Amino acid sequence: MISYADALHELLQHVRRLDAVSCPVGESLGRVLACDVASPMDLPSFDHSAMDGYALHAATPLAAGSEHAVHGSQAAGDASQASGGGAWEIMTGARLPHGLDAVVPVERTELLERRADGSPARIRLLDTLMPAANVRYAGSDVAKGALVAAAGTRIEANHIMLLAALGIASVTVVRAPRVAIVCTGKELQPDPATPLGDGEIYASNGPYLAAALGMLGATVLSCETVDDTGPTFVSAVQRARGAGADLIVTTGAVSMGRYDFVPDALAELGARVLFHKVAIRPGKPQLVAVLDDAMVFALPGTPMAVGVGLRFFITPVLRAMRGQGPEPQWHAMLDTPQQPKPGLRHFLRASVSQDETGRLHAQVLAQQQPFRIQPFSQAGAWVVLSEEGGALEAGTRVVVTGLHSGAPFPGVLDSSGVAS
Ligand SMILES: Nc1nc2c(c(=O)[nH]1)N[C@H]1C(S)=C(S)[C@@H](COP(=O)(O)OP(=O)(O)OC[C@H]3O[C@@H](n4cnc5c(N)ncnc54)[C@H](O)[C@@H]3O)O[C@H]1N2
Ligand code: MOO
Repeated sequence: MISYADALHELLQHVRRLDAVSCPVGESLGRVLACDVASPMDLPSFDHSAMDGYALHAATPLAAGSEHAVHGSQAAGDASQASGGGAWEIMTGARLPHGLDAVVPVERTELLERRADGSPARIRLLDTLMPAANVRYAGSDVAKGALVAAAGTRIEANHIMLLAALGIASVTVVRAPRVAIVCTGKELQPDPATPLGDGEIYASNGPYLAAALGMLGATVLSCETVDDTGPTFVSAVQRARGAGADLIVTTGAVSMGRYDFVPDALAELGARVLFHKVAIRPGKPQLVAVLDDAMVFALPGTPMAVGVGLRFFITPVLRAMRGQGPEPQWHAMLDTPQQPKPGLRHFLRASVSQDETGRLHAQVLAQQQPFRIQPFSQAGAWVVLSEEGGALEAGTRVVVTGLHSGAPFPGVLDSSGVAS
């Protein structure tokens, strides 16, 4: 049976990068850049004052107590003008008049004289004014031509602030991956308003996958529920292909049972199986195949096998399709001893906390059977245990990851800017 690492490697070999499309910056939140963005201009675009005060020429320090005539006034938004020397009243953000190169805050001056209209006419410095004090130089934040954001960056609100400041109207992003979901099982009732018949259950994998894939930036083309027969499954997969799905995610009918027709149905469709059964828990019976230019993730129907398939197989593939590298790894001290079975990689629902020294701690939730949905709803993270197995004492360093992506605790961004 293939290991998780080899399965992931195999998957990533078959990933096709998505096309690039233009996107207005105002609509780019959550999209992934397809190309590097270089700055079209200097930011700030002109030398300006960091304080409300007076601009002066200070090639060398100007002494405390020195007096200066005030020749004019410059507000933010005023065009550049010649200073003619002396002091100019200046506001924060205002362009420095030509010939002036230092600013004294108004509260570090004494107003000696006013004009009839109330404007300042003469000031005295309370402190020495150093050259370049309180001036923000053109290009000191971003130089024209500099890299602003690299391809593969997921655009967050902070990026939008910079893109807007640079007057960038649109960016080239990766088009959204298109995903179709097909859930198998005649026991499934997809309509929560319909009372359950004998032997039926409400379908939960489809709504979960649609929500999680949407959160990951995919366009969910369809979410169908089909019965336990090969032909209905085959036509659902064909519909998904026809709709242009890049990924087809199916759930159920992939294990050993008499109604587990998915492997045969995919073979009939001409799909090339990359692997069937992975040395993991939960989710072992998973099958992944390539069908023309689409990938088919045939996840086991058990809800936690679906959670693992989405988080540890589909999520890395979606990242690679958008040109994003692997997620950074996070580690935590295990608080709850574990005894994982050797030879399998374990993915466990957990919560993560931080102690007073800032170290992360992971608590594996007590109920890990893969049919249980409630612990998943209470989890904040996954703990990943290696194939070594054996007794893992409290205090063992383990890999933790966010429930959906990114860092293993809410609100923190990983290095690719993906919010956990
Ligand atoms: N003899 C063996 N039996 C099983 C093995 C095995 O190795 N030998 N593996 C077990 C493991 S592990 C898993 S995981 C499951 C996977 O089975 P299938 O992929 O064939 O999935 P189903 O039988 O269709 O469903 C499993 C389980 O999940 C429920 N389910 C299915 N779809 C949904 C849905 N959309 N929403 C909510 N719940 C769903 C379904 O009713 C079943 O209870 O096989 C084991 N058996
Ligand atoms: O692969 Mo499973 O262990 O029942 O989810």
